[in-house]
Amino acid sequence: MKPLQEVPVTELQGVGPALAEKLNRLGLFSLQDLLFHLPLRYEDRTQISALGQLRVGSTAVVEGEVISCEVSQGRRRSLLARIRDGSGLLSLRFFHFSASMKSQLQPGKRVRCYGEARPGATGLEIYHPEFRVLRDDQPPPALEQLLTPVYPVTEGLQQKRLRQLITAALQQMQEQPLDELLPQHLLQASQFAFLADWSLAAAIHYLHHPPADADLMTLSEGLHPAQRRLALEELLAQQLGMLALRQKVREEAAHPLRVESSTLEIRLLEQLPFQLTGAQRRVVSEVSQDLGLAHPMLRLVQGDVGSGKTLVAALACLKALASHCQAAIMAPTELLAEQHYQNLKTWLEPLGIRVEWLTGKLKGKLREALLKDLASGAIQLLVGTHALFQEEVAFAKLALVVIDEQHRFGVHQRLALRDKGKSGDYLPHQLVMTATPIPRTLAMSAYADLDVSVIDELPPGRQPVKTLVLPDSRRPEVIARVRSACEEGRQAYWVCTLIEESEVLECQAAEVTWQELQVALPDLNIALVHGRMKPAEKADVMAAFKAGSYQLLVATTVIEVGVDVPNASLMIIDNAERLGLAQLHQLRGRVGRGSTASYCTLIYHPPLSQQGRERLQAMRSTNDGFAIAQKDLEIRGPGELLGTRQTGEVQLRLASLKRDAHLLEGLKPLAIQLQRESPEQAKLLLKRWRGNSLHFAQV
Ligand SMILES: Nc1ncnc2c1ncn2[C@@H]1O[C@H](COP(=O)(O)OP(=O)(O)OP(=O)(O)O)[C@@H](O)[C@H]1O
Repeated sequence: MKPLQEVPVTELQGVGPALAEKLNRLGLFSLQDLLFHLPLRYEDRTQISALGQLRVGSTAVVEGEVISCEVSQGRRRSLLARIRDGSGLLSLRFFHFSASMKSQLQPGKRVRCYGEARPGATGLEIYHPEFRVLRDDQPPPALEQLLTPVYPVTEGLQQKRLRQLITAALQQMQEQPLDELLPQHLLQASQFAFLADWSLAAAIHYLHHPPADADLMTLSEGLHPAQRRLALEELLAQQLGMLALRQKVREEAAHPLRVESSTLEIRLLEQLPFQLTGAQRRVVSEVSQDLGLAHPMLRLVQGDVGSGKTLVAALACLKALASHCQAAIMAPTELLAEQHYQNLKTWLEPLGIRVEWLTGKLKGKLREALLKDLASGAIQLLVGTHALFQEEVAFAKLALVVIDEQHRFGVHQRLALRDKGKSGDYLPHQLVMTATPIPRTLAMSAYADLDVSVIDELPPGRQPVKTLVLPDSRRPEVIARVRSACEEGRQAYWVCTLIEESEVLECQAAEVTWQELQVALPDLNIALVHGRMKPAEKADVMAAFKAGSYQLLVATTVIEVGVDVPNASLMIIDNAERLGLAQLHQLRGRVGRGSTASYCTLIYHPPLSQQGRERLQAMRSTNDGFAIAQKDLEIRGPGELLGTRQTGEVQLRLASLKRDAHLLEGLKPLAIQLQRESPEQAKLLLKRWRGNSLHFAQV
């Protein structure tokens, strides 16, 4: 007998090519796929509720006698039938109806209906209930014995048909059980012992056919042990995928670099006006250990805004350079690439290192010369955007790629980037720096292929940014505040945020604000920077602002990530309610980078949505990027938080990174143990869950 994952849906009775095509659209190809296609929710059609017991929001089967049925000419024409049982009354309302419905629902008839009760003009009403008229000469139809599952379907595929097919697949499962790939003793010994009573088959069976007394609330929240048992297995499979990927990485070769501090590093540290923080030192040492190994490093450095990630990256690059190899730093925008370039040049050129910037504006002979020097190894460190990885860019001996992420890359994109840097048999080491921290549990899943280092300490003397939230009506006070801060010699940002997702409008808004502020603050030098300016123009404005030629910079969100002007200590964010938490936190991170007290004023336009209010409240209550990321996860969920590029990868079939976060903690050791004890089973488990979903690394 073929295993269920190899039995196509067409082997079920009545499934021809047309139905199979609809099933395929849902990702259902085999009987096993049908078994793993779990209900979205359940309906309780197992008992009849008394009308008098219905409450707003209750979804129930009811029975009653029709006492009236007429077309109601309210704001919208509808057919309104009133029914009663011994305990109360209920109205059934149909906005779409036919003459035959009116004749079916004649007064005196008994009907059985199913639907959700809601408040209406006549008291409790059900809009468009499913109903059937009961006949006096026949016994009433039987009620359901089990809760009724409601599945994700596609056009042309009825719930009822899908239920039949899944029931047929469940019958097959009785004869031919799915392999239990998670050994009982491992589960028992893990922190998931509470799920050990549930076999995979039992969990699947229960979720398709839950008994009438099952706890609907727990099921609808996805917290039933049967659901958790499956979520556990899916997340475990994901971890196994990541382990396999790491294993593969270990088999690849990288340039092993000298671990001990080189004179280059010592000289750089000596020339800095400050000492490394303890956290920076720890992370540098974690990175150094990795770089000394003969297989490529894959490490993520998470640090809050302003925690000094660039310096850590620079020290890592020096490790490559000291071993006579090259390094590259990739920034998300030209603006940031330029900033990194300037910083690195200042730090490294005095050490005799050649740092170059591969920018879009470099054309013709100059570009050719740069590429030639890169290929010969004369350029040791190259900074740029993803343009660094164009075909014609060849390094002599690239040992380290630092990726400063803005939008998060997925596993495959990271690996593709790394593969592009391959020289001979060697792959470069990869250091990923995230500009926005993500919660630990999420990092454990989304970044499970990377080792993670955290810079959890800010340089000494930093003062937390004080955040104020004000309605737009108090704009004049905000402008006065900008004036006094600038008169005291400090600098300020005024950020205009996205208007209806249009960059053009956003830039226009920034221009209008710039003009207004020039009128309101005639004594100040006010600059403007926005996304539609040429990169070179933007860079010039930023450089002039950094040098202190301007006191106020009106900007769009282009300045979100990485801009570093320590003398700027006041930030105004206009229409702050439009931005997500991560973005607000990034923006706010542009101030509070020096030792003077810094302020951030969030201007909002009432009325605020519930989410908007929560976000602004979170901003006011904490400066801690990790706490904000956690809050963001709660408000928006993991897909949004990770950004669109990665959502596909973290789209799990039934586990939820938010709801099942607590399961993640103990998963890695369980995955390692399973891999060690039963590699064959681990492989099968991975294969089972990989299915058609995208989120597993293809190993
Ligand atoms: N140990 C330190 N002590 C004092 N200042 C430091 C230290 N490390 C870095 N800095 C300075 O702190 C500022 C912020 O550093 P950097 O730009 O590297 O932060 P970051 O972590 O990249 O932040 P962001 O994500 O906000 O860009 C820079 O001006 C840098 O020179």
